[in-house]
Amino acid sequence: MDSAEIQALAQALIHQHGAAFGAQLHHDANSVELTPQPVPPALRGEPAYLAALEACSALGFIAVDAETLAQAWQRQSERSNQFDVTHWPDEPRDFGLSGADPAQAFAHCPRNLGLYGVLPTAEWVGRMARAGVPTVQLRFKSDDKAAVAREIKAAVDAVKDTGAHLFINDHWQGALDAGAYGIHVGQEDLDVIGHRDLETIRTSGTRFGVSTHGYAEMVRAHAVQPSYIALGAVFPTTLKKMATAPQGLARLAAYVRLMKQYPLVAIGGISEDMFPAVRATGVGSVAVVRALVNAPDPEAAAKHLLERMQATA
Ligand SMILES: Cc1ncc(COP(=O)(O)OP(=O)(O)O)c(N)n1
Ligand SMILES: Cc1ncsc1CCOP(=O)(O)O
Ligand SMILES: [Mg+2]
Repeated sequence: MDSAEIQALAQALIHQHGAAFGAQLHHDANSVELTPQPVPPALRGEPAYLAALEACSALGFIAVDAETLAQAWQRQSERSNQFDVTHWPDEPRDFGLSGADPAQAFAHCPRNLGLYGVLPTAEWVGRMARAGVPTVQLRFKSDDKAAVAREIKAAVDAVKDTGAHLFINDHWQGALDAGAYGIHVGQEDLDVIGHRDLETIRTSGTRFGVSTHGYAEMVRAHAVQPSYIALGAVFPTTLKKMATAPQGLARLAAYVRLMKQYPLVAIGGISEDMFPAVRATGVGSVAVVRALVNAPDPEAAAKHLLERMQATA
């Protein structure tokens, strides 16, 4: 196949999926526009791979994600003996996601973690757990080790008798020491937690959630077989400086189709009015910060968000 034919395939793919992935305007505060990205250097020469690398870059996927997707388009084409531009890859085996040893997986957590409050202090954790939020996270940012240990212990105590599952962000050793239900880490944390420490967490039975921001990170997260995978940021958020652009609903839906073997959590800029659209992707949990913490009446906000979760179950 010559380069004009590969270009034609790329154009067909862009034409087919551009409306979904190109520019998505959902809501004033939730507009997600994806900027075309430079095409990364090709690592192989097959037409399906080359066309997909070009098309996925044009559709706004950053280099590592365009590469991961192009490899998946190539595997899908080999498997089905055709380049079906209509079928966006969503088979785990096409992303190298099959064949992991279940004995090496982190402890299971509920498939639907439901409304997930990501909260700055133990006091907030207790408050939202008592308001009926089923999954809560202590996201306490401090370098003061003693203060962190105190806050974690207070959060563990605060959820006792509430039935809420408590994850601790970042401070995995403190979480183990305090007997927390689970730990949440980001990709940067995965860079620094060594194999031996991951084994310590895994064998402790503590649940382990991992943040991801696209295809390449999902593949990486799968390598450790976490208890759940968080997908974000779905919409723009002012709470955290993100290295990557908001993903939008079309990508979220595609991620959910691919990663459905895991409990999944959507996070980032999700306001109450976006719950139905986010839940329509099939994601089992919606994580929020400002929708609870900045609400004039946080208990009432929790009640409304819980009702939204129920209504879309
Ligand atoms: C449920 C959930 N998803 C993602 C994050 C973000 O975690 P991380 O990437 O570690 O960033 P910080 O929260 O530490 O700034 C989260 N906390 N919770
Ligand atoms: C911690 C975090 N990680 C990805 S987005 C985000 C912040 C989400 O906050 P909000 O729900 O207020 O946008
Ligand atoms: Mg973190």
